[in-house]
Amino acid sequence: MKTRHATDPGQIPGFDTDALRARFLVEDLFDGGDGGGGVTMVYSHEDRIVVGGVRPSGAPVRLETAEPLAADHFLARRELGVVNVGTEPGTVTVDGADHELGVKEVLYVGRGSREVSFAGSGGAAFYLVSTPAHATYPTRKGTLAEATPISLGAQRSSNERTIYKFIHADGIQSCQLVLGITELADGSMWNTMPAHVHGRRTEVYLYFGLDPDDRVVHLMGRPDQTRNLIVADRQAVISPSWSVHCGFGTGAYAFVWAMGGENTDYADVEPYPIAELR
Ligand SMILES: O=C[C@H](O)[C@@H](O)CC(=O)C(=O)O
Ligand SMILES: [Zn+2]
Repeated sequence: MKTRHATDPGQIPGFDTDALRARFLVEDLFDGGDGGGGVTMVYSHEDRIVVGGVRPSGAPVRLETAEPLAADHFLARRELGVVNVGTEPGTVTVDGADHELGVKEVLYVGRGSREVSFAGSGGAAFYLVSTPAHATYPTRKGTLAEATPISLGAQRSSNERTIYKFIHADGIQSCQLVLGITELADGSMWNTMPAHVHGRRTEVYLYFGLDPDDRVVHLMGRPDQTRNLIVADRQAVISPSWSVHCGFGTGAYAFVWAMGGENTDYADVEPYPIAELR
């Protein structure tokens, strides 16, 4: 498990491209794993969000605890969201119960679950997001059909998209994790317009479904001083509470958005129209 420390917005003007990418872009979640085929994890001190990736094939891969958690199992004081961002279904086993996760399906795993493992025949890719938890909510699967889709944007502004909320105040219950998937309509390229900041939460975007030669140009930074990150398929961007987040793809894509922090109110955002961005 690698550690990313929290950052101050005042540091941004001093960061060159590599420094910016090293702090806010997570490039290698699905590149194999720490122990060869294990779960790759990054612990961010921004709201103590842990993100991970695993592509199981063959023997099931266990979710192991790690030194920064100082806990005898990973979920001793944490909750977890799992999303299959792969191309085939896979299975997540929680304390002996199997949960089959199709593509773009989500499993919420409650605090205190002791044994979590991931299985698949190569096409499943499980994206993990975990936040600290003070109480136990039931482990529950969510499908796209149950995720109350919201349609936003317009073709004319190239941001027609559907937001599927899975883990949120009126959906799958959690302590602080809020998680969903956004799909762009064919030909629509902009996500999250107008861009926004939410001072009470950190957010992580995991872009997926992008062709190998395509990229998302992701905007971050303070609204009056934005920077960009060029993001490839299955890479994640950490947005601290002070950072805008939105992006434009050179080809079709979807993304998982996940937040942790002060509240689980999806609507608690401060919008910044593009004319106010610098
Ligand atoms: O705080 C909310 C998140 O940034 C996303 O849900 C926004 C998003 O998916 C979109 O508008 O395209
Ligand atoms: Zn947001």
